[in-house]
Amino acid sequence: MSDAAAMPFAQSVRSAVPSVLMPLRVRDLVLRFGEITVLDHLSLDLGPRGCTMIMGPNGAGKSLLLKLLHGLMQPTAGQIDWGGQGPTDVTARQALVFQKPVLLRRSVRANIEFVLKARCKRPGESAEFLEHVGLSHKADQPARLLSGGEAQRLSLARALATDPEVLFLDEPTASLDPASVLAIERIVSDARNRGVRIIFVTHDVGQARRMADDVVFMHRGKAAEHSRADDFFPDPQSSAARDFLNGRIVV
Ligand SMILES: Nc1ncnc2c1ncn2[C@@H]1O[C@H](COP(=O)(O)OP(=O)(O)OP(=O)(O)O)[C@@H](O)[C@H]1O
Repeated sequence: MSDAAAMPFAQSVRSAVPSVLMPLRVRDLVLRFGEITVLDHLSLDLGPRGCTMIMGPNGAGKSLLLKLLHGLMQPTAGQIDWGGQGPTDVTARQALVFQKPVLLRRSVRANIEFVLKARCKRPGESAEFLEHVGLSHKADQPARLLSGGEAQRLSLARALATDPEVLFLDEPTASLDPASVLAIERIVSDARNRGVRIIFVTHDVGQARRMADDVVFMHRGKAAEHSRADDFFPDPQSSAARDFLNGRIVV
């Protein structure tokens, strides 16, 4: 990893003005696949700022919740209200980073330029995004030759190049080494501090403690608990969250 990772942006990609998408209000969200209910009357309110960490055991419905919030899937029932905005506007103002980086088979620089062009921005701005994530020295290399950590930093830079008001992250550091994890966290924290609303799924309790302003703990398709990080970690209210934090298997 280069020390240049997460250099502060000269350009203000987002100012600290709250997004028009916030607050988020979710009511009685249900998602079924045939007879199987995976999200079960989930309700949630998220305020205008900060980093919300979504935690919970395997299969709790975390990834599906992100996809529904981002408009990639439709719920079986229930409401998702992003500040009263229409669905097209909502998805365009958001970006999603997956655990496995999704990159174009082009150069590192071209991956950023493609996004900038789609957003009618100057391709020359790609240099700033690459510097921000510590990849200036790899700009002309094919993206497919990047290491896992580098590819995820490029994936994050692509997401930031869309100038999102809300950034979803679905276990973006699950397969990265500790230095790469911290590099990603610094980039995400910087975005948060510039006013991007972060919604971040992780299994990593240490990461959640470092990053969270608030925590949503999901269990069996519901938001079992939603609290400020300062309250959640020392004193989780649900037995499932207590077991999870203590490393016990939660079913
Ligand atoms: N297309 C589908 N048909 C049936 N069940 C599905 C489908 N997609 C997902 N599921 C189920 O929905 C449940 C929730 O999936 P989801 O990927 O949201 O879990 P998760 O909380 O992100 O889990 P993990 O921590 O393991 O990534 C899982 O039990 C999964 O098997």
